[in-house]
Amino acid sequence: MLEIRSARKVFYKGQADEKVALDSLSLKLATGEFGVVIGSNGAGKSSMLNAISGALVLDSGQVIINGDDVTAMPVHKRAMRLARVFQDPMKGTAASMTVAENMLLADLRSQKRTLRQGLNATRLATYKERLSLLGLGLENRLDTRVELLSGGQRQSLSLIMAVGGSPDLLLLDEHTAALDPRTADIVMQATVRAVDALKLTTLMVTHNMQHAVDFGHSVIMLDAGKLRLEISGEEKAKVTVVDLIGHFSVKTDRMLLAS
Ligand SMILES: Nc1ncnc2c1ncn2[C@@H]1O[C@H](COP(=O)(O)OP(=O)(O)OP(=O)(O)O)[C@@H](O)[C@H]1O
Repeated sequence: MLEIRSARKVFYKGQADEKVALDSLSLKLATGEFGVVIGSNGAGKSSMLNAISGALVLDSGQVIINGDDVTAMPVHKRAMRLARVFQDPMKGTAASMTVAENMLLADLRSQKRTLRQGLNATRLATYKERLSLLGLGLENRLDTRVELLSGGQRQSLSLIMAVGGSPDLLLLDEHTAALDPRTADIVMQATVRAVDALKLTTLMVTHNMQHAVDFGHSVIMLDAGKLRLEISGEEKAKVTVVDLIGHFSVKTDRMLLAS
């Protein structure tokens, strides 16, 4: 469960270029819910994710994860409870290491250093099982160096590595934005398979309105640091790309082409 209560963040307060990034933003995400966050440039989406991860210190307001107020918790402590996948498929994995070695690295990150062990048979079997959740055949490529994988396979590997420690919350920060449309769709399918299988509470930021329509349980739209719209249930099942675009106060060229 995630709850954001009246989060406020102002950059350059009192100066001519003052920017209100989060303006009394409140939202709730139930355990197991997959929320898709949309909004125009500067709406506050990244600021919200940064406030959740602790990278951004709020001026006021609270972040509650599974009932615990983590607002004052330092980033490294919060990191044990959160998984985050970023836009750049090259950044979440180590290129010159194999798929299995990358999985081991992620494993060790979420455990005590004293538990350090090599790639034993038990671990390899677990990695195969986890990788098979993605539906991309990566479980048969454990010995392949990651630099030989496609961008989509690599981003999907980042995702499965990020969620290995059973996080309370998965944050997807435009994780398909740097991929071509077909690859982005493949990564989204892999994402949904992993999120469903592991029952992860997930918040995904995207500029792709088709993905906002096709995936997730709810659509959360931010505008000027505020919650502008929340759609879930039957309403979410019926919503179209044109409906969503209609709620944007500023429309980009890409949106106008899609509508
Ligand atoms: N580190 C910062 N310093 C100054 N202003 C910032 C900083 N981070 C964000 N802002 C400002 O806060 C507002 C919200 O920005 P934010 O990056 O959260 O929006 P966003 O919805 O993620 O936009 P985009 O879709 O372009 O990534 C913007 O006006 C932005 O210029």
